[in-house]
Amino acid sequence: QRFSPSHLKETSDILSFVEGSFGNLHLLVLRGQWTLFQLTGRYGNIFSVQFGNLTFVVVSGYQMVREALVHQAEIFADRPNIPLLQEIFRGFGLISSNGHIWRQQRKFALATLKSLAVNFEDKVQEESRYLVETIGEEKGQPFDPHYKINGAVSNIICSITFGSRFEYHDNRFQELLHSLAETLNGLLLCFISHQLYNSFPLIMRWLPGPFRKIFRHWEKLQYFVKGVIAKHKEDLDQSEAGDYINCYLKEIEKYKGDTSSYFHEENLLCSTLDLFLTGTETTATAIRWALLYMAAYPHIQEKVQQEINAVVGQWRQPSMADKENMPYTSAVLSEVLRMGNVVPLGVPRMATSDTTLAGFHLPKGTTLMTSLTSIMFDKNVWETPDTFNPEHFLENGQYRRREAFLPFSAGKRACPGEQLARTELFIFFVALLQKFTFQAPAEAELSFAFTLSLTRCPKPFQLRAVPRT
Ligand code: HEM
Repeated sequence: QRFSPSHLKETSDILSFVEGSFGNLHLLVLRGQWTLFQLTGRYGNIFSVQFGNLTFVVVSGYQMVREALVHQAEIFADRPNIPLLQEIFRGFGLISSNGHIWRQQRKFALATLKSLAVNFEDKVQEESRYLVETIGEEKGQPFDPHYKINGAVSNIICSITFGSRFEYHDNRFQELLHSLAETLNGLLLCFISHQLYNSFPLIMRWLPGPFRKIFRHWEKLQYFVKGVIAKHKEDLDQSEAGDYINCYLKEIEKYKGDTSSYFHEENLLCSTLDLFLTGTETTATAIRWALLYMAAYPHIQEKVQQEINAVVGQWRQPSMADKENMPYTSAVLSEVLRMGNVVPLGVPRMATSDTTLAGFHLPKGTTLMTSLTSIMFDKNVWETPDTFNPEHFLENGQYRRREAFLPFSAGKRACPGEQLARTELFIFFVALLQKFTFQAPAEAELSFAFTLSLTRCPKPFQLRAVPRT
């Protein structure tokens, strides 16, 4: 059976999906994602959206997403082939490469992150001391935690990839963070806009093309990382592993002269930038959601602090070993990932061959979006899907694993940074709540309003970090 999306074309839903889109491409992406989620309720767990020549299939619900990503793991292992992204990444790196290049880079990334993982905890603990110190400087007055949190999280990727960190107020660092955020935001736009180019070349030529910005930011990021790589090459000490770039340079040496190897500097540059791109905004956004929820639900924050008092105390540095004795805090963090829904549509995949999903024929090359949103808010799974409720992850006072909880996606391209992200979330969160109580500024009402791109971020907000002693 060939799946036809024609029924959608006639609905007012699709009109609202495209409404306003010609004038502002952002609207299509930002509003579109939410509309897709709403469409699931009406059209079921698999439907396609067609807009001019742009067609993509959206799968929803735990079973259907699992069927695609786990049971048909090989078939949906690729990313869509997007000319605009090709111009940027040139098919290299981790996140948008395919085939042999991707397999080799991913295997190396997983093995290297694992070998460096022994130091993750130390690095996060060290960074959490800087974070606590800089937040303490706010002296309980209202401030926007965005730039300090993003700085701390990005410093972890800096330490892992090139072995050093930045001061939060360093202008070069802030520029780097800005370029990272802009590039990540532009990615989803790229996934969609290249097809719009094919469909509406005349209209597209008239548009200012916000995605063009990402070329500029990408240039800046490349320039920065190239400088770091050059410095590493000068100092490369063959006997010491050290950081990701050093490990990679040694791999290049190892495969020198092997024409089938893709370990070269282009791939090193792109893989490093991919770790920055994927590792900063996602984790930092989750931590910002966590602080916002704590300020909004003081009784939950108080219970977390009671657990911290009982297990870690007020002075000892928290460690990952504490986690198993802290089921309530672990449940709160899982609930933050569920409600925060940081990567709502996953990252697009592409069918590497013809296949069938729920009886529908999907030809080779079909772009697939996996609605992680539909899983996080599935009313058949979660007792109170729309309410922040840590009890979702608790049973008789113990942490309860939930099968239908996939914030890091699943299958061949599932997030390789999960362990690092979980370490950061736990240690930063516990270190902050050990020292501060987060509150809304006087007279201000906290809002869960968000902006959507590849990630789902809370709109800028202010909090007070009131010292606990
Ligand atoms: C709360 C934090 C994070 C969340 C929610 C998250 C979520 C995700 C999701 C949903 C995907 C898409 C997987 C797919 O295609 O099915 C992904 C991919 C990826 N993530 Fe994460 N991530 C987080 C943190 C990190 C960190 C810290 C790193 C870096 C160490 C990282 C590195 C990557 C990479 C490289 C990919 C692309 C993998 C590939 O294409 O093979 N992520 N992540």
